[in-house]
Amino acid sequence: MSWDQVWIDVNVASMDPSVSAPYGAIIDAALAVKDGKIAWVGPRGELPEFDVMSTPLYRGKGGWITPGLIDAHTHLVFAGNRANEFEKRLQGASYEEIARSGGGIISTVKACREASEAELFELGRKRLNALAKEGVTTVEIKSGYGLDTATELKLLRVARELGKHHHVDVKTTFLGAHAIPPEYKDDVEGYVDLVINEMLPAVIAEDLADAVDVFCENIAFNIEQTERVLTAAKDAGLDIKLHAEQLSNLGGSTMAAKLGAKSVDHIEYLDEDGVVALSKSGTCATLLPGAFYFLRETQMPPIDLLRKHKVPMVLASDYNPGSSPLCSSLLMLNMGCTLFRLTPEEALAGMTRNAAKALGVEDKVGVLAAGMQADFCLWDISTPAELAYSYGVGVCLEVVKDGHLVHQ
Ligand SMILES: O=C(O)CC[C@@H]1NC(=O)NC1=O
Ligand SMILES: [Fe+3]
Repeated sequence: MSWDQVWIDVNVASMDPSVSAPYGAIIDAALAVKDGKIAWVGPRGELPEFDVMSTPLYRGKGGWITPGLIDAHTHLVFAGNRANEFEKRLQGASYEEIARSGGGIISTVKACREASEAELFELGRKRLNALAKEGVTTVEIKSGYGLDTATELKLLRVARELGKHHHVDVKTTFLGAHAIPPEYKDDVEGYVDLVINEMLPAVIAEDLADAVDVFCENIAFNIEQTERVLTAAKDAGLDIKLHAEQLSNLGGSTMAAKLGAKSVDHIEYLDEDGVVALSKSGTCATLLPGAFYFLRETQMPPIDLLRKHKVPMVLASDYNPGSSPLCSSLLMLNMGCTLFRLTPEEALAGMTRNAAKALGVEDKVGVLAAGMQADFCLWDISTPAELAYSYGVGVCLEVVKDGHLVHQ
């Protein structure tokens, strides 16, 4: 066989459900790469003959290889910070009170409207590099801090540009319906019209978004307004997803599932009817423990119901300046288990195989199998559970993106 590289002295957590072992594990494995794709993966004893003289051989020192991590929900392009609100909340103000008094998202919007694309790119670059150093090879980046056409386009252009300058695949999401801007505080319907009739066409004209998202909540957009935006996005051929049931149950998840949403996100207040709707539509349930932790929420998402109805569970950082200023995908693995009681295998599936499904790229990444993109990490761990168990000691030894070593 003629391959570009071969890895041995490794164990592989393929996350491939067709491999009948926890984590799709292959002990004492071998993995071969050709033209940026996985050419072969399996037990080392079954590795086909290959030209050892011309093929670079990498030894993994007995570590574990997993698919590259996928952070399927971030707001990592933004300016300013909200440390002052953090102080207010520690003095008793609630997230909703701060939002209603013009703080929250709106204060970040002001900073983003004033920032240049270059400033936003530099801010995003540092955050994307932090995730990449932890083994993230695919990330989703939302807009939503512009709330006017020019700034929403600016944020999405920066997100697209970040993908061109990093060894990370970036999927972008238009979240113009993130909050009501001050200039439309008395005309929410008028703002929804602006999102649908001006922003969305402009985003599409520049091919700046792969999906559209809405914040469906009492402090943001109601179910009718949300459905208008998601329907317009779907009619325009874009994927849809939804910030849903974060602080209450408006029925957003059920509505989004019926529209064929890729994922519904947060979902602490999701009920069984909503879970059943997700199960029927194949919509993923994206859990955001960083926001739950940082906002000190108490309402747990319905993990047992999601398991019962076999809804794919996703874990993501929701990295943003207000509810989850925690720029770490690995930390989310730990929080998914510690706070939401996921098993370590469910957590890793939530940041690989299921995260790929939430972004509509499950045919390319999230599982290590022949034909999939060669996006993988080598970890200094003795069992995959360590990735969720322990946090903070750099265990990511190598990152391979499209078959190229990008982080040593
Ligand atoms: O506070 C922010 O800046 C964003 C919060 C974030 N956005 C959303 O729809 N829900 C959240 O937790
Ligand atoms: Fe979010």
